[in-house]
Amino acid sequence: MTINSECLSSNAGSVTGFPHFITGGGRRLGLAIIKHLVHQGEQVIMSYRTHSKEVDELRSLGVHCIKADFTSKKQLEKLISEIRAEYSGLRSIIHNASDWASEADELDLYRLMERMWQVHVAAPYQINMSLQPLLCHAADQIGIATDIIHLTDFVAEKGSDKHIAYASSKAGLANLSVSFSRQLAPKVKVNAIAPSLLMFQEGDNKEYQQKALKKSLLCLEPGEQEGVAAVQYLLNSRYMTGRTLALDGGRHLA
Ligand SMILES: NC(=O)C1=CN([C@@H]2O[C@H](COP(=O)(O)OP(=O)(O)OC[C@H]3O[C@@H](n4cnc5c(N)ncnc54)[C@H](OP(=O)(O)O)[C@@H]3O)[C@@H](O)[C@H]2O)C=CC1
Ligand SMILES: Nc1nc2c(c(=O)[nH]1)N=C([C@H](O)[C@@H](O)CO)CN2
Repeated sequence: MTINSECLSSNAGSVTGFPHFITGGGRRLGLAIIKHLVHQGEQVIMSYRTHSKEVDELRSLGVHCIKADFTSKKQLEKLISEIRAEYSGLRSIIHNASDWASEADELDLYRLMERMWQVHVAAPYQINMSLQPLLCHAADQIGIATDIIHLTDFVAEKGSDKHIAYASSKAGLANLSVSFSRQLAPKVKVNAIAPSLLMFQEGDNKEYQQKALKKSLLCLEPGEQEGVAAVQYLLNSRYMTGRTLALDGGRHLA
């Protein structure tokens, strides 16, 4: 790796001239991370599955928005080709896209498991394998390690009786973090963020909310900014790789 001593002393989260790429950025946490990065003066590429007014708003802020449903191999390959054709380097890849499906809502369990592993494991794997030269190139140019961040889940470690396929695929994603951290060091840091409750879904009733809040020691719905702060921490860090930041209010002790 080419080391530039001037860059080494600077803040790794500052503007580098290379864009961040975040998946599933059209709403909630993904959207909040993008807005935060844009506010910092960073360039951002994002993927979205469903078009919305938020996507138009991001475009008007200069964000490069690309439509891709990760259950489609063709759409995933098109997304990757477009990024490779237009950019020489990437400051980070943030794997946020996720489908929180439950066995209770699916008749075809084979297809459920396949979808969970496609969205949470196969797509991030293809993206990391295909775009790693861009992360390495940016690291060489700016003299600091670039980043891959995987949004996993508390249940990747503990399991979930209502989201069995989802939890297993988030465990697969957590495992990608450790393999890619080995493969890509020292040019690329690879870490995971494992939240438990960050935000309720619209329509979650009071009874469900109270039950979910009681699962952690801190009994909080912390909101999307807790996730944004964790992403910024990892981008700033020069010494953390192959690790998981647990954002769970002490749920492991409750
Ligand atoms: N919210 C929470 O409390 C928790 C969140 N997490 C994790 O944090 C991350 C962000 O959470 P949150 O903001 O709530 O996530 P959401 O479920 O609200 O949004 C996820 C995004 O992923 C996109 N997505 C879903 N399926 C696909 C697909 N097949 N192809 C491409 N994109 C897809 C969605 O697109 P569309 O707009 O089309 O639906 C959406 O933009 C996720 O990885 C989640 O698993 C973990 C634990 C708790
Ligand atoms: N992709 C998503 N994953 C998860 C969500 C979500 O809304 N989208 N929500 C949760 C819950 O907050 C849960 O932890 C408590 O209700 C988990 N994963």
